[in-house]
Amino acid sequence: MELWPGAWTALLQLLLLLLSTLWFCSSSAKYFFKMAFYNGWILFLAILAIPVCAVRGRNVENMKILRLLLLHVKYLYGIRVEVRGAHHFPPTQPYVVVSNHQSSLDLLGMMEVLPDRCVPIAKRELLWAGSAGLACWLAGIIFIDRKRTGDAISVMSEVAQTLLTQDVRVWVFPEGTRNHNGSMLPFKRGAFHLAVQAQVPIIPIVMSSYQDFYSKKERRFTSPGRCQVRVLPPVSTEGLTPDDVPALADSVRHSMLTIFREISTDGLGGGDCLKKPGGAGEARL
Ligand SMILES: CCCCCCCCCCCCCCC(=O)SCCNC(=O)CCNC(=O)[C@H](O)C(C)(C)COP(=O)(O)OP(=O)(O)OC[C@H]1O[C@@H](n2cnc3c(N)ncnc32)[C@H](O)[C@@H]1OP(=O)(O)O
Ligand SMILES: CCCCCCCC/C=C\CCCCCCCC(=O)OC[C@@H](O)COP(=O)(O)O
Repeated sequence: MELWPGAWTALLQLLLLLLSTLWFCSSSAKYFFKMAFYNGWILFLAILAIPVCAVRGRNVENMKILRLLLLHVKYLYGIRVEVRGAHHFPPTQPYVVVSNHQSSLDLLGMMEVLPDRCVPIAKRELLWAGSAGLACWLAGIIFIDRKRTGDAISVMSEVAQTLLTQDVRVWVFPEGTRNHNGSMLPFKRGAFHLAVQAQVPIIPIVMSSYQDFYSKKERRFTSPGRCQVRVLPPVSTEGLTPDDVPALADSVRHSMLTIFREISTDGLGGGDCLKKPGGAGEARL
């Protein structure tokens, strides 16, 4: 059958339109769109935060402003964050929080429980993330250069002093990098040296697996999603020395991994904590 040449162009355009509509509706496209919006929205919120934070200059109190600005983001993504064990946070003293690190989405769980005067320790590269980098700097976030172990360790040692003299708490991701494999990487020991040096307790925090609603590998990000953030009882470091650090790190990781498997709903564990009476809707236990 002979077709008018313009008809071929029209058919091709129709096909392209069909393909792009299919791609747009595909789960990968949704994943990319949602992640791009997530980063873009954070950059935008940081623009709002900067002038407010700048009034105080670089100050850990500014962390409250970032937290307030970020608290709504979970609603945009239909993620229900349930916090358990928040009563384990010591009310006044300094301490070191350690938590698992799955994705940049951890920010949502982190903001849900972030104690007052608590700052994360972050990779130096974050400083260059445009407005977000500047907002992080203004909020007193501590930056380390992971490529220079010596420098990173001396920053951590300074932090041990700051914890005590300026009454701050720090949040460390001891895996040292994001881990998408549905478990936990071996722990680096910086956070534990820090806690032992300052003789302050460690507060382990476990965020349940996101595999139900989010997977970077599969390019999948669906809604609704739910995540449990479990604050574990403090681990004392009183009287411990640097020789005790390896055992301390191993034992904290072991308790965190046990809880991670228990509260994750992706087949790694029962995940039944979210289904127990009082679980759903009960935000803080
Ligand atoms: C509205 C706007 C909103 C804006 C946006 C808001 C954003 C919020 C920000 C959230 C930021 C979150 C960012 C998260 C990250 O960036 S995670 C990546 C960075 N963090 C870490 O890496 C922390 C964990 N890493 C460590 O603790 C490491 O140990 C480190 C100190 C960094 C050193 O690492 P590395 O170079 O890989 O060396 P090792 O770990 O192998 O250590 C070498 C040996 O040194 C010993 N060690 C470590 N620390 C100490 C210390 N303080 N004192 C003495 N010795 C130390 C360590 O034990 C090793 O020796 P052994 O092998 O044990 O003998
Ligand atoms: C002008 C420059 C513009 C740059 C724009 C960069 C886009 C970034 C946009 C928003 C920043 C969002 C901040 C989210 C913070 C999440 C923290 C995070 O998850 O850091 C990763 C780090 O734990 C480990 O890194 P790696 O897994 O080792 O990698």
